[in-house]
Amino acid sequence: MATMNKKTKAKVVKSKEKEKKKTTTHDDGTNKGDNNNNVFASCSFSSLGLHQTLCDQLRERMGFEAPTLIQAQAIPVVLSGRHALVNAATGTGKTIAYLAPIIHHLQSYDKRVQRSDGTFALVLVPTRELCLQVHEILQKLLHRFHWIVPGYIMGGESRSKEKARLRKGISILIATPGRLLDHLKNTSSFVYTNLRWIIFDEADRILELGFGKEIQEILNLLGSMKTGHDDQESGVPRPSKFQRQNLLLSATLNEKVNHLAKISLEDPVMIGIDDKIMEPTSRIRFDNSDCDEDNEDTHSSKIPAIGAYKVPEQLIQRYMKVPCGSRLAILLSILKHLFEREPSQKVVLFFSTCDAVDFHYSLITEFLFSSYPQTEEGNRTMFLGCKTLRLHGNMEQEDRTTSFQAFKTEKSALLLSTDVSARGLDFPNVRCIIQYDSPGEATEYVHRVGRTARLGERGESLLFLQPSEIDYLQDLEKHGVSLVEYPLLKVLDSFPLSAHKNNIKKSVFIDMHPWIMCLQKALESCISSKPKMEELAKRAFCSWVRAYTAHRGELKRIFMVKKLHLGHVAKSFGLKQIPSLVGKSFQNQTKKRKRFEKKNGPSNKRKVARRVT
Ligand SMILES: Nc1ncnc2c1ncn2[C@@H]1O[C@H](COP(=O)(O)OP(=O)(O)OP(=O)(O)O)[C@@H](O)[C@H]1O
Repeated sequence: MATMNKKTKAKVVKSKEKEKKKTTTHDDGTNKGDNNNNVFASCSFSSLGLHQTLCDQLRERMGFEAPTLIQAQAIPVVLSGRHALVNAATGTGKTIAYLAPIIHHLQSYDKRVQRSDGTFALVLVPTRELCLQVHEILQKLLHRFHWIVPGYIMGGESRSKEKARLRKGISILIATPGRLLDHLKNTSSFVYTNLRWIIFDEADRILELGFGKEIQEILNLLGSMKTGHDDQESGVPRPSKFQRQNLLLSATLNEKVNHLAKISLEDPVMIGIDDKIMEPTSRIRFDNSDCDEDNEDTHSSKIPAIGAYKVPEQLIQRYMKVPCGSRLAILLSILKHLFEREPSQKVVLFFSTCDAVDFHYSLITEFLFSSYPQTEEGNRTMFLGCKTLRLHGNMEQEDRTTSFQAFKTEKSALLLSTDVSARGLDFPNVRCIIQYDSPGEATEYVHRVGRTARLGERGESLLFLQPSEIDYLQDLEKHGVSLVEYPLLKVLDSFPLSAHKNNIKKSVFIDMHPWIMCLQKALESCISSKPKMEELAKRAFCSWVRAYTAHRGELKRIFMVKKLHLGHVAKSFGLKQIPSLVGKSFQNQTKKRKRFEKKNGPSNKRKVARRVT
């Protein structure tokens, strides 16, 4: 560089700028980044061994010209019949990586598969929305193979209708674990004697949600069944070496999956797993209980240990240090800034509890504002003009599905959600992820931010941290995730404060910033004037504090409830006073926990809190 003349230097700068532009601006209005080389393989689907009709379907109906890198690695392995553990960043196309080879095999049977043959492939997923999503992709893939029947069963749906569908026969079944177990035990017409594939999509999450016991039972029920099926008679060929083929997939495979891998995978192929992070199977069990030292497992297979998680390279990850009492005003300011900067975009906002989603949803959709304090109610305008949706586990199933589908198709919207949206959901063109309540485990951070920057698209994420929580950044760093600070003051300074034009003093303290003070006042008066909203705020406050106390392990040191100033927490819900923590919502939560424990045995707080997300 030292010997570079001025002209050459200018050229380098120009080409660097061009490079930068390539990943940010797009003529067609989409937000695809041009880092295709990091995402797509330089081969075709047919070169991987997939049937031509399926390749045509992938290209013509789904618009997939070439396989992604993980598909190019995984498809030949799945086609070969080997068990596999697949680890790849979020949004890299893992769903097709397992569905396409299954369809390839099923369509090739000499005697066409029939509904009366029952289920050949079972895909287990942690959430209902993911169940619907995988089913939708499957339907598209099967468009030219009408004799292979897709179907799903999941909590919240009518059991009797599901029974009828199972009786008719479903060739590829997508299921949530609880409902699957229910049908395995109680639906005698459910035929699974031909079952050849079991896939655990988001395997680690299925276990984290406390489904370990169910999974064990499911595997027992499926594994101990007698096929009693004569292959020649049925015309259904069986893989010669591997009767069953099981696959585990996630962007964050970690020790929690060890036990599942050990009992369900036979000599698995590791895909996307770095040798450096391999270690012999450890002794962690499904239920997270301590293992008996005497029964130490000596199984020799190797599976991934804790290591760096893969986050999309083009994702811009930021954090913001926010004083507790100003959290709400800052959140709304950031949202306003984002939607004013780019009115047509999609943003997902994560909270730790269902109550927090409900309160913020009600506030965002009703809050009127003017920066002139004396303005009459009628002359105020909506603070945020964007379309707002919500999604969490306490909503009626119908409303959940409506929100989920609406956010998929909307061009511009804000989705308020719990971690129910964190895993696997593929909302097109999400530009920004905001984690208002921190996610806890680093795995959840990775999956939440993974709802943007999918398949090479650009995307950004923003994590809210209170000053006392800043060590969380080190925890993320341990997993190879690093964040840069968001220029908060600069954004706050950009808001016009007409009423205070002449006497604005710039403040370096965020909570003393005139814009924040003015907004906080307006928020508090809006909330106190609407009894329903105030009730939601109180409820959200209580469940937020409870969720905060439920952090586990190392994170307890960072998220310490003792360090919280409850008055400031109340302020962050727009409340002028601290509500009683022993209210109605606490009683409801206790009842819910008791019901859960009665059904599933004693469980720790975090598990229960997280299961209803
Ligand atoms: N070969 C391909 N070409 C173009 N698009 C693809 C291809 N394969 C998958 N996609 C699209 O990429 C997106 C991400 O795929 P998918 O949801 O399967 O990712 P994932 O790796 O399972 O993500 P997550 O870890 O978040 O669950 C989807 O919109 C899917 O339709």
